[in-house]
Amino acid sequence: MIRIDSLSHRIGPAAILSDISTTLPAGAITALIGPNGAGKSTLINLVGRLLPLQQGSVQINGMDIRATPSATLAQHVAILGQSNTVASRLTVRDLVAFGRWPHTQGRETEADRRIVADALATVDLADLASRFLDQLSGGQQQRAFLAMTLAQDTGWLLLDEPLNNLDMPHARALMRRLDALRDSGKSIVIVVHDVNYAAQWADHVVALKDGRLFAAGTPAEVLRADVLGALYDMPLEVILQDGRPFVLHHR
Ligand SMILES: Nc1ncnc2c1ncn2[C@@H]1O[C@H](COP(=O)(O)OP(=O)(O)OP(=O)(O)O)[C@@H](O)[C@H]1O
Repeated sequence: MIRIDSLSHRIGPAAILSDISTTLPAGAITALIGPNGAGKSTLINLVGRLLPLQQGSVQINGMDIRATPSATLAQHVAILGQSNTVASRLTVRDLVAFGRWPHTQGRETEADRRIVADALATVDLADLASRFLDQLSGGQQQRAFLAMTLAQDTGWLLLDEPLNNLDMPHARALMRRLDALRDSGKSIVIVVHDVNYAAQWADHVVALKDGRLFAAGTPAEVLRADVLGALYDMPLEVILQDGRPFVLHHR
């Protein structure tokens, strides 16, 4: 479980997150939703230690992230941030192999090479493994960074908008893969803008608005017309499809 307690974050005079307390269940897919600027990336970056904690605490599997060495945490948590800078003269395979670093410290075994090959195959990039990153399309780059995160083979995966730039088949393939990883015991937190991905795949939904916790619960509890209407300040309709909410919001 990830336990977030009284978490607040400021940038200069601006309150970015205010007093967030919630838990993210282990062995589940949690969708983090909310409008642009709500604080989703800031929250996931604080939990994944891409940003230093200012106020409040975060525990991952009982480990206080302030008190746990980075090398230890890196074996438990992998994070895919939103803005990944592309080092142009790096091949796709080299990037993905970096994901093994916390385990190998540079001494790659056959098992590591298999995990890297598996991650590349998962994101459908095996054929482009020798390409340089700057020779890829936006969606292919996104998939390469995803593969690096998957190759870390951690219990927790924190993914900030992994569906960005992905076409429908690759988006569905990724969600199916995350579903299978969840079934194998992994814990996944995913920032999504299309709430229907949350409706279809998430076990737990956390909604942020204006830097505050707005709602948290099962998809049936959070993905309701009244809750989502107030979250996004727009009218929308929610129907049930195969027992799951489906949100109609395009017009
Ligand atoms: N480096 C920064 N300096 C100043 N303000 C920032 C900085 N980074 C983020 N913010 C502000 O913090 C708030 C939360 O941003 P954050 O990226 O966490 O939101 P988000 O919910 O992930 O948004 P989006 O859906 O647009 O990606 C926004 O108002 C943003 O403008």
